Order: sequence, then structure tokens, then C-alpha cells
Amino acid sequence: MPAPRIAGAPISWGVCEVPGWGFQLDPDRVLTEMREVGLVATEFGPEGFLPDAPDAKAATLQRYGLHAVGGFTPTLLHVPEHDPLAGVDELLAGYDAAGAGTLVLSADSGGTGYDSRPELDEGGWKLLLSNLDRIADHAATRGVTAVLHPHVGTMVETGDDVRRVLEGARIQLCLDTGHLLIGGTDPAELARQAPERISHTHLKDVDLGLARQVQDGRRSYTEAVGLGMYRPLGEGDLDLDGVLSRLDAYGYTGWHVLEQDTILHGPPSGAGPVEDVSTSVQNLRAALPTG
Ligand SMILES: O=C1[C@@H](O)[C@H](O)[C@@H](O)[C@H](O)[C@H]1O
Repeated sequence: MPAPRIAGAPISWGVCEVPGWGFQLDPDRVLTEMREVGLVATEFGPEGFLPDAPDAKAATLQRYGLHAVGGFTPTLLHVPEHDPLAGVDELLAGYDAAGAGTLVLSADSGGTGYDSRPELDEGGWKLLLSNLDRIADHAATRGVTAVLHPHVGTMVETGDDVRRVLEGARIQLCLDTGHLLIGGTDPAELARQAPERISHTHLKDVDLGLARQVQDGRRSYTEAVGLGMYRPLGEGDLDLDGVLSRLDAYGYTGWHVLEQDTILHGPPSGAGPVEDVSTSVQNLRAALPTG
């Protein structure tokens, strides 16, 4: 059976879809450093990081010797006046050209950033769940697996939200170990209970002390990220072995995307974010049951 594959993501270099998130490094530095630490694949990063045009997107990744995984795509799913399918379809042309196979959806709150979200009523939930399956079915016709990424400050964040998706929709999940932990779900337990629903991972390590401050409202999510809530993999409170061994027991062969969400307050001095990414790559390689 093929081993799971390891990929990187621009968010570990502070490159983020949220306006005003922090200093944004240029693609040349990020993609070059990915290769320097031995990564051979990446997620696309936010709109504007790589060229929009499908062929140019594919060519850019090829120039750096990186395979395309797919990308994190905040999508409005619960608003009756908004049909998300056309936007997703347009995006999938870039997947075709680059050979990417995984569309990572988050349930956009409709606001900016991840520090608050509205409450969903029953009608909103019904629409959100049916849109998830419509998108998953449509992506499958284009050879792409759509996954829902539970995420702080989106419409799918808490343990109850995740259960609703598992019970009310057919879409696969992205096991983002950081967002699940902060949202109150134990990622190793989820991997034990529903391994058949996990087709993608974002492996993040977390400082639980800061995560608890976000959970009980003492700090905003953005503030906690700025204080270093995300740690290099293996250096925080995540039960990485627990997650990996449960996925391995089910025969997981998807991507493991390494992420350490970071906010840069200006051009980095010294080596910058690549130092932590390199630590995470080494720790993940050492921890993978398949070696
Ligand atoms: O969890 C996240 C990602 O998976 C994603 O890739 C990032 O761009 C987001 O900002 C982040 O919060």
C-alpha cells in the first residue's frame, strides 16, 4: 500500500487569505524554501499567491519542482441568495491544469477573519449540508475529492458542528488537528471513530494553554496565533502518534499537509519561518508509522 504523502502550505510562511493578516512573503521565497526542506508538494495558498490562470498556476509549481495538492477554499454555503457551485467550478480548471486532486472547503461565515461567526438556524444548516454534498458530487465528476475543513470562526467549528456534518452529509473531512483541538474535538478520537470519512489532513501542533484561552473567550483567535499558539509539529500538545497510528490502522494513504499558521510582523530576520517548517518535516518523518 502506498505511504501517505507529505506536503507544505504557504500559511506556515504567514501567507494567508485573511486581509491584513501580517507581512506577506513572496512566492519565490516560499516555494524555494519548501524545496530546500525536502517538500515536493504544496497546497495552492490564498488567491493571488499563485497566478489565477490555470496554465500559469501549473507552470509556476512545475518551475519549483512542486506537485499540486489542491487548496484551502473558504466558501459561503449557508446563504440562500448565494449558489457556491459556479465559483467552485471555475476554480476546478486550475486543478485540472495542475493535476491537483483535493479541494479543501471551509464553511465561510460571511465575515472577515476568524474571530467571530453568526449562529446558524435549521434552514441554514440544511442548506450548508446540501451544498457540501452538491460540491463534493460535482468535484468528483472532475476527478477531485472535496473535503470539509472544520475551522475556528467558520460555520463548522465545534464538536457539535463536526457531528452534524458527519451525520447529515456525505462529504469527506480534512482532519486539521489544530482547528479540531481548538474547536473542542480530539483529532485522534475522530480518526478512531470515523477514519472512513478522512481523506486529507492538515497536521498542526498546538499550545493547549493558548488554545484554552481562545475557547473560553479570553483571547481572540488572531491574537493567539500571533502569540505562537501553533507550534512546530512534535513540539506542542498534539498527540501526533495517536493521530498517525489511527489513520495508519485504517490504511490512510492521502496527503499529510504540514501547517503552522504564523503571523509575520514584518520581513523576518534570520532564517524566518523555514526553520520551524524544517523541524516539523523532520519530526513528521520520524513519527510516521511507515517511516
Ligand atoms: O487552517 C488553516 C489552513 O488549513 C489554511 O490553509 C490556512 O490558509 C488558514 O488560514 C488556516 O487557518
